[in-house]
Amino acid sequence: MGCGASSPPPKVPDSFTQSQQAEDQQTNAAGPTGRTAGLGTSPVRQGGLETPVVKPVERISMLNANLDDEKKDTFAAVDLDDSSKGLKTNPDPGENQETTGNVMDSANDQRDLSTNPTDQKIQMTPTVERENVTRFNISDVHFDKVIGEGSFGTVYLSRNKESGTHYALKRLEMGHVIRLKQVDHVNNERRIWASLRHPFICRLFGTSRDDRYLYLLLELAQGGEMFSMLRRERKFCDETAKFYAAEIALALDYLHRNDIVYRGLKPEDILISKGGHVKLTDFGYAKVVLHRTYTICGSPEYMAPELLLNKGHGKPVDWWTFGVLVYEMLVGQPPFCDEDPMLIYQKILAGKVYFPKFISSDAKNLIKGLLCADVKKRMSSSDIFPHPWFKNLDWESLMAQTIPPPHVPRIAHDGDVSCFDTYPESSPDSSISTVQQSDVEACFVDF
Ligand SMILES: Nc1ncnc2c1ncn2[C@@H]1O[C@H](COP(=O)(O)OP(=O)(O)OP(=O)(O)O)[C@@H](O)[C@H]1O
Repeated sequence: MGCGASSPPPKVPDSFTQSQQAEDQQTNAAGPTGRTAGLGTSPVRQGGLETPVVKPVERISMLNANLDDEKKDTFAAVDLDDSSKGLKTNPDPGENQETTGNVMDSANDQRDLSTNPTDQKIQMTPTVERENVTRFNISDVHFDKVIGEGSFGTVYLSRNKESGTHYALKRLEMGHVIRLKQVDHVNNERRIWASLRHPFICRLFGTSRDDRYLYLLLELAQGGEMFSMLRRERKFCDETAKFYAAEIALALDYLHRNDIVYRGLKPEDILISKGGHVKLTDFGYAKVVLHRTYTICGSPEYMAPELLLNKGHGKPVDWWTFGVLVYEMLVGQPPFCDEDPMLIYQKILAGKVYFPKFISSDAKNLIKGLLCADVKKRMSSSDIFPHPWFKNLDWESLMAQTIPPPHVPRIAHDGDVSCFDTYPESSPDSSISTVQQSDVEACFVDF
């Protein structure tokens, strides 16, 4: 039987449904723009089990609305049953160049990061990691305005009071992190992100904390979220989708070569740089995985079948989400979507994808190879880079960022964040309790 064969969908495990309902009641905070944090179906990572909190969202209905009846009629259902291929092996990467930068000076040194990821190996030893990211003094940073909100953090445009250099500052409330049992994940995020050096991944420059919050000082991606761009344009043309897909594929390949699974790919966390290139952010779900891991995480529309079935997952899960993303960029909505997340899961497990006629046969072949339920047959970077959809693409030039991006955002000045949604001014929240110093030391010693 080929992958994604059209047998009846397996039942989504009961335990999954129950924990989902329980957690649904815990986090139901919509952001100030009316959009729920994250995908609107943001996962809550709790107690070592990362389970999606499912909320009917603007995003899902918005995407459904994108697909008018005429387009629906031009769709053709396809069982994902071909694209068979052998299981790839990840070639051994070469040496990594660890750099230790001054946290407050390095926001604009993107060229330093442009080394070829396929030749890099990240050192994951704690000693090296500690040197990768500097502790900064939060009083040196001026908070400007909110540019993003997620399930766990608020992201501010900020600047170094002395040099004026702009950053994105992600702020996490320690009490919230402890209450939601996210301590390990937050430490994981800091540890993994600290080591990453790639042109298509936002750089983490430094960390800090005060008596209430943890802070991550990030490279500012001024072009905003790909989600906003996709919402504006409804869908991308083949060339635009190919450009972004290729940059994302390079970033994922880099992570995988360093045994990191990203696990959180979605348009909200794909940012666009001032120059128009991809910048991945949010490593809250990233994990060093040598073989398989079992925690459930991700956004419903982007969940791979092996995640839903709790079979254990690894790097292939990122290539599934990549397939969902390529489809969403080309079609304007994810391949498996519904108002009811349980129906999304059923559709994922049923494995039927509707391809509109305007999707080229090469793109269709790639998506089918990625949305392959059998992880052993699912395409990965060794199939993706030489795939016919990318046949005219010069990967080296792409890596060197010498190919003109399809959209270069209009950025008037260094602190211009007009590409982001507007959030109301937040007043200090007096209900936020300070955390015992002993707890801080026990939990967040690395910040
Ligand atoms: N480096 C950055 N530059 C500019 N904006 C950013 C940056 N990082 C994050 N943002 C904005 O902040 C939003 C929330 O950030 P992030 O996804 O890291 O928070 P989170 O709480 O971990 O979210 P999630 O609900 O996905 O777990 C992003 O969707 C984006 O709009």
